[in-house]
Amino acid sequence: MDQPLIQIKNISKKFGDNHVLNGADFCIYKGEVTTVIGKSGGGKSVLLKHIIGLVEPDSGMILFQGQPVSEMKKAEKRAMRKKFSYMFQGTALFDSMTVFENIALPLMEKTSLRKKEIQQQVEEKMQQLDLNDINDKYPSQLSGGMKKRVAMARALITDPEIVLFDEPTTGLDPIRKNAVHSMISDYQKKFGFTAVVVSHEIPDVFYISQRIAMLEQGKILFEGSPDEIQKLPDSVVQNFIQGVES
Ligand SMILES: Nc1ncnc2c1ncn2[C@@H]1O[C@H](COP(=O)(O)OP(=O)(O)OP(=O)(O)O)[C@@H](O)[C@H]1O
Repeated sequence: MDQPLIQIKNISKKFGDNHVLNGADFCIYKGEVTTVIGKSGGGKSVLLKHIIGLVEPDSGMILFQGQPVSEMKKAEKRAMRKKFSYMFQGTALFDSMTVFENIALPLMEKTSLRKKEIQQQVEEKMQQLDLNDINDKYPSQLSGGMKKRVAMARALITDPEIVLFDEPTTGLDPIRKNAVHSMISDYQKKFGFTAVVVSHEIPDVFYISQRIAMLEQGKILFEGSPDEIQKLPDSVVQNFIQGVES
């Protein structure tokens, strides 16, 4: 197999006495959708935040294209981060900005595109995500599902190489859930991007993922294909994916 795009090597992280990650190891490959599953509060978001450098590990390391992120120079880190986009769990939209301004923000910050080009790209993305006639609305005026889609439009507006999605479908109705999954899948096919998704949508999310990593007690208990996890003779894994209390 090719060299992983991102390698998480034996990372541990605690907050006070709370040992959230305890030697987590796994790999993300270019062009694949990797989904991280595991119990609520088990550290999936913390793991995602390590990937993008929002949280530093207490021990262990993260390698990007074989290079330890902790050894990168500032400019290298900046260049690496430019390739990433992050869709936060709680959407993290700016309440004081309109929908249009929220989606346009990464283009304003990361590119030198003209106003007209920005307008075109934002409108195109809004159409793709079925977000019509809400340009001038504020996040507080939207339903939860719409906010999610606005956050998704913002995460995808720069056509990033790697997108981290933290529970992109939570709170959506089944039709919207399917639409978000299809969009991740379509984006992968069209643009070949790499996605890391944190999700509780089992088994739906298996259909759009090439790799699954299951986090359990701070470690990656399983890493492999959706097919492999469904056949794995391990009661902890099977109980979890079938929603049985153990
Ligand atoms: N900045 C922080 N400071 C202190 N504790 C934190 C911080 N970030 C996360 N935690 C704790 O780390 C643990 C793991 O949280 P995390 O959000 O990663 O879980 P999760 O697996 O994503 O859960 P869920 O599926 O419910 O979203 C929780 O106990 C949380 O309170």
